[in-house]
Amino acid sequence: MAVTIAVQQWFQQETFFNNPLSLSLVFLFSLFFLSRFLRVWAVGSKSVKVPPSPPKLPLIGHLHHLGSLPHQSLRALSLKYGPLMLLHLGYTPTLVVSSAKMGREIMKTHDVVFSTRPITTAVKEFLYSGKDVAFAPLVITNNIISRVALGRSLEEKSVGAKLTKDVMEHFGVFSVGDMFPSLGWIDELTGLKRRMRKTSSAMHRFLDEVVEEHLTSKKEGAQADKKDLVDLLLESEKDPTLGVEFTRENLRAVIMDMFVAGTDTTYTTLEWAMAELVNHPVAMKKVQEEVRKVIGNTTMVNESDTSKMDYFNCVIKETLRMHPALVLSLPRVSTSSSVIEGYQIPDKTRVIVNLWAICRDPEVWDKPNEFIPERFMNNLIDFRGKDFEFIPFGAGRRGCPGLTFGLMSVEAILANLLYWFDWELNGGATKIDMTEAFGLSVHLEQPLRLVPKAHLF
Ligand code: HEM
Repeated sequence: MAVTIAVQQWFQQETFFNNPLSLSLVFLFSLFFLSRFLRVWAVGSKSVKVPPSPPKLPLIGHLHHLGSLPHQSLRALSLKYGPLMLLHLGYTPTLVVSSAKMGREIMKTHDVVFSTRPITTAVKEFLYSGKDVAFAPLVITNNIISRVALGRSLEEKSVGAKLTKDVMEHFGVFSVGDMFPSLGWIDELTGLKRRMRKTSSAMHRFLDEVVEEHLTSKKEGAQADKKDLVDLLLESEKDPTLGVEFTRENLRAVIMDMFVAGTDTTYTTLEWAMAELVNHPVAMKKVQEEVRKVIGNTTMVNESDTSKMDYFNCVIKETLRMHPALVLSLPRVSTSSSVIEGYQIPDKTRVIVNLWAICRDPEVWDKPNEFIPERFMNNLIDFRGKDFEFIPFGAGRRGCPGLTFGLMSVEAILANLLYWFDWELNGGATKIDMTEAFGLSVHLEQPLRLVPKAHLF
């Protein structure tokens, strides 16, 4: 009884409840506890759904599911767990997207949330932590790439080609530090970081040489109409209208992007096109007849010629569909939480779009694993990022800025190869083995070896 009276007296005192400061504190505390309660309740009541995941192992999560050809393993998993699947690659939550519909959600509807790239170990070592295009904030992509018109070519040097290959290999490697940020030191122990640093310094030395050559030829008064990408980038270094600071590190990293993102993808696409054609002699005959008819005796293939070659363009489309050079999009990372198809996707989730799986989705493509260029005849579906069932160049803000240049290069080289030569398999083989080898771009496991025979016109 004494206690009740004491409590009543305490409540009646003016000092606490009549004091505005005390009331605000009570209000804030109530708000805090209410929000905590609602969060726990929402999770408990399953109103917040997370995308489905396969069972995971302690520590490594789902890493063991990746296998030697991750695009294929991820597709197999998506058939079971759905087109929006959450994997834990080590400690890194990664959303895997495997259908056109979900691709549209990520690359169009929620593009703003998903247009940042994560800074991985390879990006730190090779691209000065993202001073390039591919891993930089978008403002640089827009300003530089459109400014420098990718239609200019870089000077070809065999040392550059070798380094490009090495760099591509490093970008295709899953490093321990990327999966388990607190265990990054293991990459030092395994020698991965040392190898990356070695290739990275060799690449930077090579790029400095290229820049020096350009600066020298500029001093010596090279013709203004002979400007290439590097000249244009050098001009960007001093351009105040660019809107962002563009340093020598940016310049090296952007040239590296061009080598890495531009050369291997183009070469891989050509290799797959030739391999498919040699394995499909009827298609080869048909496309060569068309190319030779359109080019006639002019001997030089130009852009207006290739636009007249309907079947040739179908062959390129079918190659890009079956063998998108980047089978998995470059990784993205969410910058805020969002809800996709009813699933809660938290901030800082990595996202990989399985371009290969989308381009071979049996729901969309008839006989998806067969090379049938005819499927594109009188078919308006296009790869420029509008039709999400066919996105070999990605789509949205982070779609490939080199699409036009890459495509023009593939068209020009392929048309010449088909026009001038007839192609035979090497050493009595009857078919090319189409087994894939994984890397940042997926190529043939056995390098393509064909014998060219000059065509008799
Ligand atoms: C057949 C040739 C090519 C194919 C199939 C291809 C494909 C792709 C794909 C799939 C992406 C990732 C898109 C995404 O993550 O959503 C990409 C990004 C990129 N590509 Fe290409 N590409 C090709 C040629 C080129 C060329 C020739 C260049 C430059 C000269 C280039 C420069 C880039 C750059 C800089 C990015 C990163 C863009 C960004 O993150 O904002 N690509 N490419």
